[in-house]
Amino acid sequence: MAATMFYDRDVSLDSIQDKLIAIIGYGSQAHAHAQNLRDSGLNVVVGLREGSSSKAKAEQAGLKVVSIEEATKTADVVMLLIPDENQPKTYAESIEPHLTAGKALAFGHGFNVHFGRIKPPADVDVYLVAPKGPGHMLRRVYADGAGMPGIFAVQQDASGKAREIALAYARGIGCTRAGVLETTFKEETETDLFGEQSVLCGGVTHLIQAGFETLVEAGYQPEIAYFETLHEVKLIVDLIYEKGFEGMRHSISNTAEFGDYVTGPRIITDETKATMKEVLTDIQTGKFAERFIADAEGGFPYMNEQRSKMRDHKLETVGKELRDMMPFISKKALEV
Ligand SMILES: NC(=O)C1=CN([C@@H]2O[C@H](COP(=O)(O)OP(=O)(O)OC[C@H]3O[C@@H](n4cnc5c(N)ncnc54)[C@H](OP(=O)(O)O)[C@@H]3O)[C@@H](O)[C@H]2O)C=CC1
Ligand SMILES: CC[C@](O)(C(C)=O)C(=O)O
Ligand SMILES: [Mg+2]
Ligand SMILES: [Mg+2]
Repeated sequence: MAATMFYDRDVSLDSIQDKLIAIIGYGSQAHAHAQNLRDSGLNVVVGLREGSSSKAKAEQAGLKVVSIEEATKTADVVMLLIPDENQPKTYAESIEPHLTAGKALAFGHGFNVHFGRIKPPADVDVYLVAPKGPGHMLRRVYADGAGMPGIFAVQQDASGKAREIALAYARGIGCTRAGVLETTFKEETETDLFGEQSVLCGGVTHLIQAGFETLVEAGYQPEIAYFETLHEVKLIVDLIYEKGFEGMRHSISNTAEFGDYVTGPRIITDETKATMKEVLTDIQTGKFAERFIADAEGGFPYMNEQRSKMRDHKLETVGKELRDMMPFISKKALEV
């Protein structure tokens, strides 16, 4: 049976129309949630820590900024949108003491609830609304009059209205313009981690990097390698996004399509898929979460090493030069 998809026509904003929504944080997701909700006619306050570097940006966008404690005390819905690794401490110190019965605690990702790192009291609603895309794009598509698909889940329904509130929230940030599906915290957490590691972020970047390095190491010009293995990815993916594999394959040459069928399975092999299954197991058992939290607690030694290695990679240095020569790209990037 096909899943039930919720669109604008199926969802009313009534259940949160007169409520105050606190957005905790003002980063990638939070700035988009705060501005989209506000532009959907809802009451929003932004909760930030003392001395937050995000305060000026939120105020410039016309949003009211208060402390996280104050935001939790005054709001009916508290959406926690700071980095996953920092959430448990902020929750324990600044949110939990003020999270009185009848309020709703919301998340953009189920990580901390699913892995038992945040245990909300039984008398509050707990839900998640996870847009299926980066926060900066969530704001961009909303401002363009479009929407980004999202998924929602209710973990605790203390008020008897948690589902209605979660769906209204999803509408407020523009997700019901594109379609919203119901899920569980477990399914959202595991599929999101799997998707970002294997395909969207880890898979795509390492595929591009390997292709770029192969060409450059064979003596081809880095600029040509960049256009071929990175810049053109967006143009091909745009076609897949709009028309599926068949639509994309209609636009490319027969030569390319034949090479796609012949070479694709040599690159993404049965072994790759077997590894994907291992990756999924590590996510399901909590092994990945443990590794992530351990690195975070040690000040991210592994993550920082990877970041600095990539910063000086030819792919990044040549890419910056080329993008700077394409103002239509850099202009859009500045808005982000
Ligand atoms: N990035 C994305 O597009 C997506 C993220 N999500 C989920 O959304 C949530 C937020 O992620 P994301 O938007 O990437 O987060 P960001 O890294 O962009 O969050 C940065 C914000 O969090 C604040 N912050 C950081 N640490 C703390 C802290 N210890 N105490 C208080 N405030 C803090 C920062 O404030 P300051 O200026 O004070 O440092 C800043 O406002 C996560 O659960 C993530 O999994 C879900 C879907 C997509
Ligand atoms: C793909 C990465 C993501 O899951 C997202 C933008 O959806 C994230 O955690 O940032
Ligand atoms: Mg994610
Ligand atoms: Mg995601």
